Amino acid sequence: QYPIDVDAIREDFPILDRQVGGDIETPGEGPDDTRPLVYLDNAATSQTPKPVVESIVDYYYGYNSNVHRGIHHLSQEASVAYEAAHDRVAEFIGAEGREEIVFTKNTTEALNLVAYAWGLAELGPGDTVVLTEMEHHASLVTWQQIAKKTGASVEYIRVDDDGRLDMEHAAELIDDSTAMVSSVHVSNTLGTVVPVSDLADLAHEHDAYVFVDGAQSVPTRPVDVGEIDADFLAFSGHKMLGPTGIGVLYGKEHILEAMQPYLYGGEMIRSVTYEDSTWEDLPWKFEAGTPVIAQGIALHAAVDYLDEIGMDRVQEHEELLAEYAYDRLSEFDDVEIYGPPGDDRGGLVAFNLDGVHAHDLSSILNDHGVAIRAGDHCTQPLHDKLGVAASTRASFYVYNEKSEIDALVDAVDDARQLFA
Ligand SMILES: Cc1ncc(COP(=O)(O)O)c(CN[C@@H](CS)C(=O)O)c1O
Repeated sequence: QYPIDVDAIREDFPILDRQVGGDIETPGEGPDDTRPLVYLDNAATSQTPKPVVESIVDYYYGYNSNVHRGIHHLSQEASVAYEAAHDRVAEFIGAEGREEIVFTKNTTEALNLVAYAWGLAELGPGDTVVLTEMEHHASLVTWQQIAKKTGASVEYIRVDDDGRLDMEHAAELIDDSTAMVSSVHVSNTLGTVVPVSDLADLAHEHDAYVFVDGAQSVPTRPVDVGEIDADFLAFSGHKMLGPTGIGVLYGKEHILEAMQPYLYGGEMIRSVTYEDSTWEDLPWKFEAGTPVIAQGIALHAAVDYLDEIGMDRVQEHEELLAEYAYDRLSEFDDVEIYGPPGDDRGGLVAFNLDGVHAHDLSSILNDHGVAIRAGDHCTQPLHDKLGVAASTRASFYVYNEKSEIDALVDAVDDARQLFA
């Protein structure tokens, strides 16, 4: 019934066999009221399959070494693997090559890199940065603060009542004063899929750059930076079966070439005198200090794992589960779901149960073994706009199945009875 072999995939994730609910001081040894884990918090972070974990173990057991510095054999092996990871990521998102792929700590750092290395130098009074009302804080706060530092202004494209981006408003806001359009590709709160190619067209009509926040899209659907014509795109390894501690900034080579680094140190230099320094070639110019070596090698393994499944099928599976969850939760007239209809969204559903705070609901779901997120999902302004302090969010990935959504719905129903 699924486009992917969920049972086979689940074999690669031992954590999914966990019992939860016992004493958190002694994981797995709790009292007998533990329950099977139902992990539905994938937009916060995904789980990590055996091949990815094994790639890290292989590295530390077999060829751990610093890169780009040593002449010795291990350093050369590690350098080759680290550079190959850049090549693989470039291929995965349709970039020209490793020169356009900078490894960072996460999506947040990638956005800050461009905001500081480009924004601080290029933005000034009279310039506008156009965002959407559903931006994640990684983008919204970053551009908001860089605008304050430079005298530029920030404007927000409206989200309409059913959670879609108001593209007519986008066309009004994006004009010759616009220097940057920065937008989420798939909202981590509403599940909205933003037409980022259309935003790129609007931005380029006015000689503005477009930055696509791909943190929720690159892991869950095919993304091709050439098709979008993105000038920048960012995403995180931990949301796509990879480890924490690695993110990716994609940037068009000629744009990155023209940018000055904002983090200085080893690795990123070509020559240093007491008077001045020159920079390494791309992408190393933007990777100061000892880089995220093991994480990069593991991201390579995560990309291979996802490509083996096929990103078209990943997207199809996500959308199938999102629509099922949307329809099941819609059975309750006291549940409010945020965002577009179930057949027009990415793989997540944020909702509230009337009269019950999201934290209380998530606590009850946790008692049932169901792991979801409750809060503002780093989109506080969006929650203000929705008129709620917080929401409960279920988010799905390649190892989830309908029975887990049924467990979520049963737990929500129990909460309804409890608070009735
Ligand atoms: C659309 C979007 N944009 C940026 C980020 C930040 O990713 P980092 O790896 O934390 O830097 C995230 C991560 N959103 C997680 C943690 S807040 C969520 O629970 O929704 C995101 O979803």
